[in-house]
Amino acid sequence: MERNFSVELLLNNLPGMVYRCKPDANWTMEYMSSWVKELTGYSADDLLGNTHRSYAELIKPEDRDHVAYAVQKSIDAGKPFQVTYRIIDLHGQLRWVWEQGQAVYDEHQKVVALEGFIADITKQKKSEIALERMATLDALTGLPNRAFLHGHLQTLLDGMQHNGPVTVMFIDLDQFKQVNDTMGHDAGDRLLGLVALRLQRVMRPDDMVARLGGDEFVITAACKRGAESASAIAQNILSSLRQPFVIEGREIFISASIGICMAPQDGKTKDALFKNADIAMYRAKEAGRNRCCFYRMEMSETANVRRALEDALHRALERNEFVLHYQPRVNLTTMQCTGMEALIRWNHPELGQIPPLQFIPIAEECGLIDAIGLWVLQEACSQTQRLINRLGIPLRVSVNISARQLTSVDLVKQVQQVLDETGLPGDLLELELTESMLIEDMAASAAILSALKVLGVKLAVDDFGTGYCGLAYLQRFPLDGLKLDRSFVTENAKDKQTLNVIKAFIDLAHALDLSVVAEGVETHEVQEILRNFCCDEGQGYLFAKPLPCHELEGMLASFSHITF
Ligand SMILES: Nc1nc2c(ncn2[C@@H]2O[C@@H]3COP(=O)(O)O[C@H]4[C@@H](O)[C@H](n5cnc6c(=O)[nH]c(N)nc65)O[C@@H]4COP(=O)(O)O[C@H]3[C@H]2O)c(=O)[nH]1
Repeated sequence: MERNFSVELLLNNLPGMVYRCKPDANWTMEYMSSWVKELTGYSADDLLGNTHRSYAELIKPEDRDHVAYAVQKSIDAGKPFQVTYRIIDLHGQLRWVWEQGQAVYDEHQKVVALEGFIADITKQKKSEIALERMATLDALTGLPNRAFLHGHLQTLLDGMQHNGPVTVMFIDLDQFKQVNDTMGHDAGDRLLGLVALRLQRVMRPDDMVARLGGDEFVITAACKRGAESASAIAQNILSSLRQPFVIEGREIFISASIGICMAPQDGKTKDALFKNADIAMYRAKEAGRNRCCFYRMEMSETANVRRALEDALHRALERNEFVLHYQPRVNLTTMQCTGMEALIRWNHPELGQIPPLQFIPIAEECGLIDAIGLWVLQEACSQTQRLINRLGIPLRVSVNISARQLTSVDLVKQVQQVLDETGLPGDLLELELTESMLIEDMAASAAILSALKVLGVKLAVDDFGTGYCGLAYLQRFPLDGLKLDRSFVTENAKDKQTLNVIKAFIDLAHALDLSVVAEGVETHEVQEILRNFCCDEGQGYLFAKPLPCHELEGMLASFSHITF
């Protein structure tokens, strides 16, 4: 009696609960030390024999299978078990517990009971989780990082049967590089922090907003109503990001491209979902940015082709696969060749010649356009200077500049260096810029164009008439000319209204002291119309298609006065 009493005292003073229960489905308790109150909030009387509740009911439903499995495995192996799981106490609080137990056998090796010890490890577990969280947080934005996101998405996928479809969204900011380049990296970091806050505000607490790195964010959400809910979330994100951000007293406008992928239909694994959401995001970019795009299976095929082109593009420069063709420009009054436009061609070893409109956008997106653009500048200027030397006449070469090149602070330096190295006078180089790139950041474009003008370089707006066409921007930039887009000239020149528009454009340009080159002149009839409208120059198949440099040289040399 004396001995039993001291054992009981000892058990009740242990920092945890000692128990003995039946090996039934509810683990019906037969004995619980008094620590049960501390651990669960219930008294032993509430739980013994399942009077009010069974202990098993306190275990968090998601953890029950895992506990049952550990117990069964230990019985099968005849060894003690140790298991960590969560219970919900009398007050609804979640507690982490650690349990060690073992089966008790009768003389026939039948399990008659389970005995063990359960300790509350909530404090240790919380600090462990906090530490884990610190290792899985993105230091810049405080959002979960890639590692955390992977674990979280796996949990969502595991619970998909109960909780419904899961959505993964890839969000890429459209003008982030520009902010970094023009305002510096600190401002870029601040912007990412503010974007993170806005994304969190749009989402519900159960959804996850994570940052992958750079300007890429990922959202995971359980979307009970499938694509409909996902689309509503994406629209909310787009409109929240459309509001200006204020950094260093400046209002910054950005937008985002969002790729959406739904599990299970678009992929059942993390990797497949990430890949497909990324593919859809690229599609949103290609479709004009500032929008969302749902993944469709056909996109993977296109993405594979694109990836193969991107890989080949990385090697194309060093393998000398690019070449420039030149299309002559003709003075429509004297009919003399004044110069030519340099147009890049890519001779892919297996796919043959790939048109610029197919690979320039890829080069822009993967950052290769700077290197390719520099090569075009060098090649065009040195070949033109060589032609001038051989033919003894001045020729002006036009080079297309891509939107990304215009945002690079290196552009002016590069142009100066190329002119110095090749000896081409600045006024014999014309840079062609598009309307859309000029108006994207008017102040920055104006500064770069002014610096280029100091080098004597001519500046022209390409594809004029296809986009914004505001008088304000024409006056704001130090431009020399406009290139009338060939869609006006080639297809519609017979339509009376289009003719009026062409005439109006030419008159407008002349009023602003800008010269006009009409692209896409294919017939004598159009040539005559343009001459009557006092268009300065023409370019098109009527005079010549874009030609390799030696063919252009042969053609120009065969005309005594180089007249067309
Ligand atoms: N139907 C018709 N077409 C005509 C006629 N005359 C010329 N073309 C075509 O019109 C395009 C004129 O070039 P773009 O508007 O600057 O448009 C260029 C330019 O935006 C871009 N591109 C070409 N080379 C470069 C480059 O070196 N750098 C950059 N950034 N873009 C380039 O690719 C675009 C397409 O170039 P291409 O395929 O060479 O196509 C060229 C040319 O071959 C004609 O009479 N009728």
